[in-house]
Amino acid sequence: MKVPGRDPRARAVPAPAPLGRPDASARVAVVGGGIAGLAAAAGLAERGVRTVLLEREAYLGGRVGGWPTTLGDGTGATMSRGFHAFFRQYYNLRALLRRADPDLGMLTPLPDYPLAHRDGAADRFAGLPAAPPWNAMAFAARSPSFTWRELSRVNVAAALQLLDVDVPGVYERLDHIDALDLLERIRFPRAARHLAFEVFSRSFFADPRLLSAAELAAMFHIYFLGSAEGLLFDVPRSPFPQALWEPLAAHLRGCGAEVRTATAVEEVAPGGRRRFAVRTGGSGGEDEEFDAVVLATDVGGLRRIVERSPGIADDAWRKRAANRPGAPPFLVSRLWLERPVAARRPGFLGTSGHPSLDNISVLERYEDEARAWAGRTGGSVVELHAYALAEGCDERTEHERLIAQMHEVYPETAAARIVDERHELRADCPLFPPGGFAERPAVGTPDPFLVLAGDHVRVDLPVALMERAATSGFLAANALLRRWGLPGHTVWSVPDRGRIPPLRALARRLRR
Ligand SMILES: Cc1cc2nc3c(=O)[nH]c(=O)nc-3n(C[C@H](O)[C@H](O)[C@H](O)COP(=O)(O)OP(=O)(O)OC[C@H]3O[C@@H](n4cnc5c(N)ncnc54)[C@H](O)[C@@H]3O)c2cc1C
Repeated sequence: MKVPGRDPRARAVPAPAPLGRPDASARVAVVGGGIAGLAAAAGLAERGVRTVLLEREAYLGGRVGGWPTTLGDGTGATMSRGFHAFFRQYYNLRALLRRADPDLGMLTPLPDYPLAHRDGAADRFAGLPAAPPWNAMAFAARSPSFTWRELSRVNVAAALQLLDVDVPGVYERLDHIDALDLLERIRFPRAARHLAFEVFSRSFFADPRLLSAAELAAMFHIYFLGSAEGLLFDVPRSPFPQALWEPLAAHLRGCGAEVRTATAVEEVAPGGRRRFAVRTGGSGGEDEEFDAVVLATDVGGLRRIVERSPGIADDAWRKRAANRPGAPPFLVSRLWLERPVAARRPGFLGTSGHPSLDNISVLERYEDEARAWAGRTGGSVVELHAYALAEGCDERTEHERLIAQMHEVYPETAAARIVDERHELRADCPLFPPGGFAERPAVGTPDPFLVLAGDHVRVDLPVALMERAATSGFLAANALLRRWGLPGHTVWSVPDRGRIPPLRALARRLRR
């Protein structure tokens, strides 16, 4: 089988063997039109299953969705939750996007991914070898954050555990401690901790004390120590709807799927003629019957549906599904500035050591819509992200704080009038707290025709974030297709264990 990227050791997981005679007459409701729901719907519709995708919002893509807005100067623009990194090791997400864009022409590489600490220290990922361990060695050798003195203090036995990551084994070993504890045990150089947190932990929208160490170790493996795809990534050339979701929706319709946006599912109950009755809309909502249901919502959406659906699965499962923890709020601020930022500013800059700012992107560096606005007005479109804010924080205070931090990092912006601005303060990402793995629901549920998908769902492969969403969507489709005697879809992941056998063996010996 041809590997999907450049890593010859990427792992293929073939679909399970179909059971019985093929029968594509089933009707399936896929609830949620984010990446997970889109992957599940594609997986089902491509095999001839009658698929109806039900999405609450007026747009597809979920957290990677976008919606139209009109700026104060009359220009139409697309707002979203902003910058997303499409890593090369996102094999299943890329396979999903290839359905509508076979050569992934809508993605464009970002040449670098600098990280700047407030104290002036800076790291870059450009120019590193892609394969481990050379990538890690080259990075440590040139990074100002790793000094020989600090490296000599590292607890080798603990550090080696990062080179022996397998899923779910790493959760059995490390889920009980938090991400900060793990780095303390390793005696990870202090100056370099911000790297671990900025690149990995905060991308989970959580303070490292609230994040499972197993999740952090899995992240090291997926993005750095376990994959030879490299740490650079791509971004869409156009806003998400135009680049990704409208073409994918056309593909789904071409396969016979129905795509209904602005349709919230309220409740799922046992059906009369078919297995499930799915109720949509408000109080005068309609019931429609389906043979199977894929719940591909975010954790809040799942909680609401499960609480109103006492007739599905069983009590223990419903309790677990309704109690999925959510991460703290995050803020995305997009500013249309009258003046351009300095020409040397990169498309994306990770920042650390600031009160709340986590990254800054300059959209006209990579996105056509922003480029057109900046070209016409002579200004810049800048986006600021702040993750893991305090619960109940004041929206206006957070906007102002974020803009003040932009002035500090890119001082030229202080003199630029803000032509227009949009702020999205949300809290719809999952949290993976220490000790939470055992309670994480998997794709399968006690009912074989009710399956789950989403980035919060347990997937026993080294995948995370958007890639976990896509992978779980294909796995949910596979679980149903198999029951109807239909072939499923091969999914891929980065290698499912550490790449260097002698170091893996040593890690195991030292663990005993
Ligand atoms: C600011 C930000 C930056 C990020 N950056 C990155 C990044 O750089 N790289 C990365 O890999 N990941 C990143 N992520 C995470 C990524 O966005 C998610 O992992 C991924 O989009 C999750 O997809 P999903 O399909 O599981 O869930 P969602 O995208 O949340 O989709 C769930 C869908 O279900 C719908 N829904 C909910 N309830 C109902 C209902 N009752 N009826 C019908 N529909 C319903 C919702 O409207 C939503 O569309 C980022 C997230 C954010 C917020």
